Order: sequence, then C-alpha cells, then structure tokens
Amino acid sequence: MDQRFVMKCGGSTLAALPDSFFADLRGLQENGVKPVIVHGGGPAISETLAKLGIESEFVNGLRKTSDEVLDVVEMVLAGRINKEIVRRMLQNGAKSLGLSGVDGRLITAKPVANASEVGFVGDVTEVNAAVIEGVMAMGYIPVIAPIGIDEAGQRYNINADTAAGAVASHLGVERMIVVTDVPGIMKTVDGEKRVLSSISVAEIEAMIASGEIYGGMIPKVRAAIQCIQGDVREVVIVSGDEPNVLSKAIGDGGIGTRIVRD
Ligand SMILES: Nc1ncnc2c1ncn2[C@@H]1O[C@H](COP(=O)(O)OP(=O)(O)O)[C@@H](O)[C@H]1O
Ligand SMILES: CC(=O)N[C@@H](CCC(=O)OP(=O)(O)O)C(=O)O
Repeated sequence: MDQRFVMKCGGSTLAALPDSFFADLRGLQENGVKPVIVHGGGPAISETLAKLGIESEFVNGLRKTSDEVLDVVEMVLAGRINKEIVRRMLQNGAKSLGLSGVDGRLITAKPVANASEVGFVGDVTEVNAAVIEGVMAMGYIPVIAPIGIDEAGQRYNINADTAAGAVASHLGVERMIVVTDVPGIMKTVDGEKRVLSSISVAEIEAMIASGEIYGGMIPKVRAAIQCIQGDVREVVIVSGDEPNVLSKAIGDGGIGTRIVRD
C-alpha cells in the first residue's frame, strides 16, 4: 500500500485544529506513513488585506490578485500560516519543513485562463516531486504554501485546493484528504441534511448544476475530479473537528465523503 498521502488543510479550519490533530499526524509519521501537507489561509489573507486597507474581491471563487495583493498573499501564506503549522507540528512532536511553491521551484504555474479578470492567479503546470520526496526521505513532513512561479520568475496565487490536487497527481499518491469546516459533502434528503458517504463525478456535476454544491466546495470537488483521472484513487473530504480524522480517513473509517472514479 502507498503510505503517502496529500492532505489539504483549509483556512476555514486551521486556527481551530486541536492539538490531537497534530498528535495524530505525529503518530502516523512514527508508523511510517508519509503525509504531504498543502495549506490554505484565505480568511487570514482577507483579514490582513482589510487591516492594510487593500481592497480584494473574489471572481468565481478566485481572489482577484494584483501585485499589491500578491505581496500580502505570499506574506500570509508562506510566512504566518506556513510557520504556524510547522510550529504546531513541532509542539506535538511531528517533524516538518515548511516551503512555498517557489522554494526549489516546487510548483511551476501559468496564468489561469481568465487572468485578464483575476490577475496573478495561477494554474499548476509542474510539481517538483523530487524536492518533496527528498524532504520526506529526510524524515520531515513537507508543509507547502500554494504559491507558484513561472519560468520568468513571476509569482502566482494558487487556490489551495487546486494546488493540493496537482501535488497529489504529480506525486502519484493514492489518496488526497481535504480537511475543512464541514463533515463532508452535504445534501438535503427528505428535508434532512445528510453527509454523503461517497459521491460519483456525475452526482457532483448534478449537485453543482442544482446549486447544492456552491462556494468554497466547488474548487474542492473540481480538484478532486481532476486528480482521480490519474493515479489518485480517492479524495476524502472531512472535518478537522473529528477526533483522529486522518487515521480514520486513511483507514476505512467510514468518515467524510469519498470521491471515487465512476
Ligand atoms: N454541498 C455542500 N456540503 C458541504 N459544504 C458545502 C456544500 N456546498 C458548499 N459548501 C460550503 O463549502 C464550505 C467549505 O469551503 P471553504 O469555506 O472554502 O473551506 P476551506 O477554507 O476549508 O477551503 C463549507 O463551509 C460550506 O459553506
Ligand atoms: C487564487 C486564490 O483564490 N487563492 C487563495 C489561496 C488561499 C486558499 O485557497 O485558502 P483556503 O483553502 O483557505 O480557501 C486566496 O487568495 O484566498
């Protein structure tokens, strides 16, 4: 079994993650499991932009990113949030090493198709798997901030779900775990809101079309659909509140929503 997995941790849940979450990661590391973390931090970016009086808006879930916004995105993601995660892992006995996609040209990016509307927002074209594997081989959990760079040295702001999906695809791991602030993809059935234990690509498309999947869930399911076309066997969406969520998600813990190939 592939003992590696990619975990995406959303800004919606980062600050609230209990120590037990990081202790779970340490336990996995001690047992030879090799996690790779890609993190977000959207709410912290918005908070800092507001403090600095810099306007920002989202276009179809992507932050409109000017050069000025890009400075703040990099400062918050690669600085504050990345180091906060590394620190919490250290405090809980897990060994980790923080990087942004710029370090070692970890994430090569190109402008998204609607760059004229959203500015310096990137799509991933290449992931330097050798650097990630090297960090893992040294016994560290890589913690990656979703900033990309192109051949000319231009930086890009990349949606963290998109970046995590690309890292999972390029590493060829079997599983990606998306940790967020809801227990999975929810659907109202007979007037009752339920967490779907699994969902197919066709069902996802239908729920996007009907508006039952909206907002921040859209980039997650899009990234999931993209990476299960390759080697990734399943993507699991779970809540960071659940005790030992990662151990449960990599086992058959019946947790969250599993997205698998049709
Ligand atoms: N069908 C759905 N089931 C669960 N959550 C959904 C659904 N559709 C949209 N969402 C929204 O997606 C949010 C998670 O995305 P987001 O806030 O961007 O989190 P993160 O910061 O973890 O990336 C949930 O809090 C919820 O408001
Ligand atoms: C292009 C784009 O929108 N980038 C995101 C990057 C952070 C992110 O995705 O964070 P979450 O996972 O917490 O949402 C942003 O600027 O907010």
